Amino acid sequence: MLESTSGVQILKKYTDGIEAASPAKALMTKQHLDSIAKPLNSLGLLEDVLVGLGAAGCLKRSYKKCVAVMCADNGVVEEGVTQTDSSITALVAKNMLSGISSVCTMAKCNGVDVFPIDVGMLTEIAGVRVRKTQRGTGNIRKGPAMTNEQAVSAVLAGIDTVRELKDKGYDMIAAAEMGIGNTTTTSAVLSVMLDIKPESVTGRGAGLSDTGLANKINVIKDAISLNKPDRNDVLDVLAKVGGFDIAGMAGLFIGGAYYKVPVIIDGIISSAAALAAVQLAPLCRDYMIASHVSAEPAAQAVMEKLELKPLLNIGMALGEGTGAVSIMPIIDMALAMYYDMPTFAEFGMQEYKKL
Ligand SMILES: O=C(O)c1ccc[n+]([C@@H]2O[C@H](COP(=O)([O-])O)[C@@H](O)[C@H]2O)c1
Ligand SMILES: Cc1cc2nc[nH]c2cc1C
Repeated sequence: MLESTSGVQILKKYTDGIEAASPAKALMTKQHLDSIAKPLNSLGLLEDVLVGLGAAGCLKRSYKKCVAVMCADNGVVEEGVTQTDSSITALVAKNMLSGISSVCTMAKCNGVDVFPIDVGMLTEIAGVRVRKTQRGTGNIRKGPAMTNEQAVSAVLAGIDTVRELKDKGYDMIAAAEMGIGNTTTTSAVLSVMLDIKPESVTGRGAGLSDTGLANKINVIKDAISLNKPDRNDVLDVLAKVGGFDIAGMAGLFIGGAYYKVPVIIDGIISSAAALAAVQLAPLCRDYMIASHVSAEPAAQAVMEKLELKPLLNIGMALGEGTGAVSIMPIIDMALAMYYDMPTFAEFGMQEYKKL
């Protein structure tokens, strides 16, 4: 008798199917960088990005780029942890369709497309792709955000989003989110995964007063002591104190690695999702590009744990993919140098002596 395939089994197919980056291809990319007529190592972290793309087998002259925005609502909003309410999630998702949200105005400057995806919004917006099992999560101060099956389902939704976008010709994706309340769930997830106390990983999100911040920290402490997430089981952490937005983005990173599409990490919520993805599938780190250090307090610690060096540190903390979009033109310029510049050999000159 055929047994139905569980979500976990399907997820395993993807996590097991990721190809490791190639050290030989990394070396070839670095050798080309060293052969072009510029000072050695002079592109700094951009050389790491190019070498990483080369190692992953994803390096090309230009990319068709987009932002996948995982939109979801978070039940913890009822604890007064944000300045606004869940209606803003729907409003911004709607503004993404008409091209007037923050990330859309930035993306337009660079010819980048933006796709909002409803992985758990309270309200459906006509025109926004729906991929959810539930409207909004539970309030993590009162119980789990979702079931384990729902967490897996949101991760799978993210993976399949990459397949859809790849079918449309996109070959570089920013992993982004929109979800009022998600800096609370993110801080809870990071407190558990990094084993750092809530007060050290919690910030003001979309703008909280000192009193608001103190309440947010208490809510996170309560949520962790009530739900008791197991830090060695990332799906347990996501289900108990996470959100559909974080789980959906974790799927984007795994899908990117599986389908060989580089995925750019955005702000703190996206970074937490990247960390969750790496715990589920360590090799997916090879397909990630870190854009910036969010102004939220845990940002640097997550990057250190991921062993990634973000290109920008300019105090951004907006989300929606704005930080990820900010590095796209910088990557384009580095690619132009890599592919268009003459080599020393083309001038009839010797390469570096490696003194
Ligand atoms: O990406 C970040 O680093 C970031 C930092 C602070 C806030 N945000 C955005 O603000 C929203 C969450 O803020 P909050 O205060 O409602 O938890 C959510 O929609 C995020 O996109 C994003
Ligand atoms: C207005 C607004 C826009 C956002 N974009 C991402 N998070 C956001 C939070 C708020 C409050």
